[in-house]
Amino acid sequence: MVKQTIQIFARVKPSVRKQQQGIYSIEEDEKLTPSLEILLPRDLADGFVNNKRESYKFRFQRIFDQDAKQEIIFEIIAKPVAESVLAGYNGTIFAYGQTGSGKTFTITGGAERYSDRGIIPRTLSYIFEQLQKDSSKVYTTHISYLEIYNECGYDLLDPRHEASKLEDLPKVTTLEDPDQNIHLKNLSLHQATTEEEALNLLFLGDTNRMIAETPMNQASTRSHCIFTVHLTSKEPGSATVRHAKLHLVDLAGSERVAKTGVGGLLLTEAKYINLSLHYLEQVIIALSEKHRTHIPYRNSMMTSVLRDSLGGNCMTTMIATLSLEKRNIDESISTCRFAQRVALIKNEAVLNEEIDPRLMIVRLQKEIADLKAELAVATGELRTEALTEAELHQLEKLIASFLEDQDPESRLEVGADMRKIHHCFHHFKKLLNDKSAIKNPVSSESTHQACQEPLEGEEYTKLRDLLKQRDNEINILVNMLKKEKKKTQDALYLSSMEKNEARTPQNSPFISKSPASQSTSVSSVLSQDHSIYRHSSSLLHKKTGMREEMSLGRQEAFEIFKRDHADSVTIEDNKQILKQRFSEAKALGESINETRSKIGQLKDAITQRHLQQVALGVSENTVTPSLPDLQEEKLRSQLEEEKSRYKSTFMRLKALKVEIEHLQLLMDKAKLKLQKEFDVWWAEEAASLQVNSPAANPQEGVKPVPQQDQPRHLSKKSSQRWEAEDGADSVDICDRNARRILPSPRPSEHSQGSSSSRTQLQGRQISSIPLTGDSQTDSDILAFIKARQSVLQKKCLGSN
Ligand SMILES: Nc1ncnc2c1ncn2[C@@H]1O[C@H](COP(=O)(O)OP(=O)(O)OP(=O)(O)O)[C@@H](O)[C@H]1O
Repeated sequence: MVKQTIQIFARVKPSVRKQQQGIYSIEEDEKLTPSLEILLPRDLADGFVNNKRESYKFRFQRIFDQDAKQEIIFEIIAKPVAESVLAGYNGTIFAYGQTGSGKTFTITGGAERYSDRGIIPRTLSYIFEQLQKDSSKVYTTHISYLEIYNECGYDLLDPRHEASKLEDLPKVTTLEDPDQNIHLKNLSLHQATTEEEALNLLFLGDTNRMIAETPMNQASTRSHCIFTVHLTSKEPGSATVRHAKLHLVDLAGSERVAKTGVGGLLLTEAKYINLSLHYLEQVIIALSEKHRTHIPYRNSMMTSVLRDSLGGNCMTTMIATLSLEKRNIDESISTCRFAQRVALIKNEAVLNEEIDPRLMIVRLQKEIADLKAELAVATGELRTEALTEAELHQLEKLIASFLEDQDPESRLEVGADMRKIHHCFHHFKKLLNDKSAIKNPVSSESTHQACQEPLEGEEYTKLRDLLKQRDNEINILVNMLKKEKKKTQDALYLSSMEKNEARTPQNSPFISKSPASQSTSVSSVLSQDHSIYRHSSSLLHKKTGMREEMSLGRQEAFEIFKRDHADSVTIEDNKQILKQRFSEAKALGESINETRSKIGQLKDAITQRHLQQVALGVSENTVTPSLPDLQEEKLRSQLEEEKSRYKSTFMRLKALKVEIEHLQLLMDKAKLKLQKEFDVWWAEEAASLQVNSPAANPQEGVKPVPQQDQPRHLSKKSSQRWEAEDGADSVDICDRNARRILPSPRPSEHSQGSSSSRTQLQGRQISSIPLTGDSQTDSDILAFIKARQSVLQKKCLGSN
C-alpha cells in the first residue's frame, strides 16, 4: 500500500500580452516546495485607503511557467503516475482551471504541432513502449472515454455518436456494488493492442465530442471528460491478475462568473455555474477536514466516478491550469485555493490483484477431485466404473515387477484407488490358490513348491496341464501299440483262417453276408478300441485342432500316418527335451528356494548380531564399537554371495521358461502341420478310392461277396496279392503292393509318385469288397482295409 497526498502542480498558460507578466512570481527554493505568488495590482479606483491583500502565495509540488513544454509536463507530472499504473496501482491526473486556462491543451494537447501533444498521447506512447519491453507479464489494454455533461454520462466511443444527437444516446449510469465499487453501465471498453489503436480511440472520442456540441453544450467548456486506460497484467502460469486504471481527466471550466456592479473586476462572491464542480469541491472540502466521516461522493456523477481518485485507492495528481492575466486573477486565486485543499487529501493506493476466475475454477475442480478420491478411500466407497483395459494392463505390469523385485522392502504403489487395491488382492489370492492346488496332489510337496515359487501361478498351471497332456499322450501311444499288436494277432489269425477255410471270405469276421450287417461287423471289431480312440481324439483335438468328428478309421490311419511321419522324430525329440527342461526347472526352483531361505537366515543373523553389538555398547557405555565387527562383515559377504546366486539362478530359470514356451510352440506347430498333411493325404486317398468303388458307379451296384473260385477272375496283380497272403513265397509281391496302399511317411513324395498306377491297383484290390453306398461308411471300411494291409505288410516284413 502506498499512502500519498494528492500531488498538485501548477501550470501557467502563456500570456498573449507581455505586460501582464508582472502579476505573479514563482519562487523556487531547493529546500522548500515552490510557491506561486499572485500579486494583486493596485487599482487606483479603489481610492487611497485600501486594506485589501496585495498578494497570495500558494505552494505546489512544482510550478510550470508559461514557457514549459509539453514534454516536461509529461516527464514530471504524468510519467510517475503512468509508472505506478504499470506497477498495478490506480492513477488519476486531472486538470482543473478556468475556461481557456489550458486544461485541454495540457491533457490532450494542441492540434497544431506534434510537439504540442498532451499528457494522454504521450502517456499512451510511454505505456505501450513499456509493455513491449516487459516480456515477463502478459498485458491487456482497454480504453474508455466518458463525457459528463449536466450530470449525464455519455460514451464518447459509442459508434452511434456520429449519427445521433447527444440526447438520443444511451446515458452512462453509475452502479454501486456492496463493496462500494462503482461500475459504469453503457460505457464501452475497447481493446487497444498498440499505441496507434489507442490514439485512434482518443481521436474518435474527441471527434465525437466536437460533433455533439450544441448551443446547450458550448464546446468543451461545460463538460468533463474522463479518458481511461484499463490495464490488466498477469505473469505467465500465475493465477493472479492485476488490474489498474489510469484516469486522465479534463474538467469543465471552473470559473465563477462575477456579477459586479458598475465598474471594474472585483473579487466578489462567486456563483457556481457548474454543479459537478460544486459537488467536487464539496467532496474535496469534506476530505480535507480531518473529522468528516461522510463524504458526499454520490451527489454527482463525476465525484462518483472519481471516488477512488479522491481519498481512495489511487495515486492522484492535479494540475491547476492558470491563465494569469489581470482579468483572471480571482479565478486563478480560486483555482489555487482549490488546489491547496486538494493537496490535503490523503490517498491509499493498493495493488489491485485478484485470482483469475477461470484458473480458480480449474484449481477448485482439481481440489474437489482430490478430495473426492480421499473421501472414497476414507469411507471405503468404490468408484463405480470398472478399470479400463489399459489401467488393468498397467496394474498387472506393476504387480509383476513388484513380485519379481528381490528387495523385501519394495512396495506396490497403486494409489488411493480402491478398485486397484481390490484387483491386487484378487491377483494375490489367485496366486496363492494356484500354488496350494498344485502342492496338494503331488507327493513331493516341498520340491514341487520349490519349483513353483518363482514361476507365476498361471504359468505353472499351464506347464502342469501340459505335463498331464504329455502323460496322456504317452498312455495313448501305449494303447495304440497294444492295439497294433492285437491287430497283428488278428491278422495272423485271419491269415491262418483264410488258409484253413480254403478261401471262404463269407466266414471272415470282417465280411458279413449282407451289406447291412457288414458295417455293423466292421464297427463291432473296431469298437473294442473305441474308448481309447475317443480319448486320444479329444486330446489331439485339443493340441492340434483335429476335428472331434474324425471317424475311427480315419483316426486309426492318422495314428499310423503320424507314427511313420518324418516329423514325428522331431516331435518326439522335442518332447524329450521338454521333459528334460521341466526337470531342470524343477531343480532350479528348488535351488532358488534354498537360496531364498538362506538369505532370510543370513539377514536374521545380521540383525541378531547387530542387536548384540548395540546391547554390548550400551552395557559398556560406548556408543559404537571402535572396530568393525568381523563376524557381521562375514555374514554380509555371505549374504551378498547368496543374493548373486539367487539372481543368477533366477535368470537361468527365466531363460528356461522361455525355452519351454518355445518348445511347446514348436511341438504345437509340428502337430498342426502333421494334421494338415494327413488331411491332404486322406482327401487324396478317399477321392481315388471313391472313383473306383461300386458306390461311385451305381450301374455296377453292390458286388456280391467273393466266392471261393472268384480269385480266378481277379486281375493278375490282385491275385498275386491274395496269393502272397496265402504263402511266404510271395512275400516280395505282398510287400510291394502293400507299400503302395500304405500312407506314406512323406506325403509330398507320395503325391509325387506314380499315383495313377497306384490308384488303379487300389481300385482292383478294393473293388472285390462289397460296400454300403454311404461314402462315410465306405471310406471307414476302406481305411480299415488299408490299416489291415499295413499290419499284414509288417507281418510280411517281420517274417522276412
Ligand atoms: N501552454 C500552452 N501553450 C500554448 N498554447 C496554449 C497553452 N495552454 C493553452 N493554450 C491555448 O489556449 C487555448 C485554450 O486552451 P484550452 O482549450 O486548453 O483551455 P481549456 O482550459 O481547456 O478551456 P475549456 O475549459 O473551455 O475547455 C487553446 O487555443 C490552446 O491552444
